[in-house]
Amino acid sequence: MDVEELKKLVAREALKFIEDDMVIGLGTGSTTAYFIRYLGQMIERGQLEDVYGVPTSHQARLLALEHGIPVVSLDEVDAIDVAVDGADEVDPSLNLIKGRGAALTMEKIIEYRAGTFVVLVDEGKLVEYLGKKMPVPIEVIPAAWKAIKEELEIFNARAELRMGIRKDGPVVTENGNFILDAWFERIDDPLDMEIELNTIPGVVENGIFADIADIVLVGTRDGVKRLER
Ligand SMILES: O=C(CO)[C@H](O)[C@H](O)COP(=O)(O)O
Repeated sequence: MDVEELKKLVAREALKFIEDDMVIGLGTGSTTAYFIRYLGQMIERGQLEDVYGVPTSHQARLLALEHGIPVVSLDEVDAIDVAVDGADEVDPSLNLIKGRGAALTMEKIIEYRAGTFVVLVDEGKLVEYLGKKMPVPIEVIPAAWKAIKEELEIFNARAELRMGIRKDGPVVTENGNFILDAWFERIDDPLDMEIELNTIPGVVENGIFADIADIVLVGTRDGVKRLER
């Protein structure tokens, strides 16, 4: 089974968490894209009713509309029942690094508030400690990017301004900000680091999601493994 098949496997498994009358946080990325597609198919077949999606990005919103999922914004709902999203790294305590898609701020806003946050990954994303393979994306106010990049050296992190592909210059987030990708040696205390990074003036949000995931569905060659906090 290749990685795409593993993504489809966990995306199908995540449907088991969805029931009629639910408000669902719709994550960003290629794995969640499969989930959104399958969710739309269930609605089309009449297997789910009165389900609404709260998108975490333009990508999620466009996909939801394409697949017939009614979309609402966060300020139109009283609660989010379940949120489903991918991740870039997952440690043994189910702390995450997210934000390869530069949508980390809205993802965290929505997923923090979800009754149940379900994370979809393939087994290659399980790591012994955060920072092992991936940088921590940090959304910053554009005027502050260089000062913050220098301040990150205090945390022994080497940061790069994320540049656009098929766009000249830096990536600009949906909130009009820049992304610094910060490479750490290793992150031993994710919750502490998440809080610390957000105290730097000019940081809008960072991609460490400590103590937020409730369930991680891991796609493996032997099927879906379910991890719970
Ligand atoms: O955090 C994200 C976007 O901001 C994604 O959920 C994360 O990067 C995983 O993406 P994919 O499922 O494509 O591997």
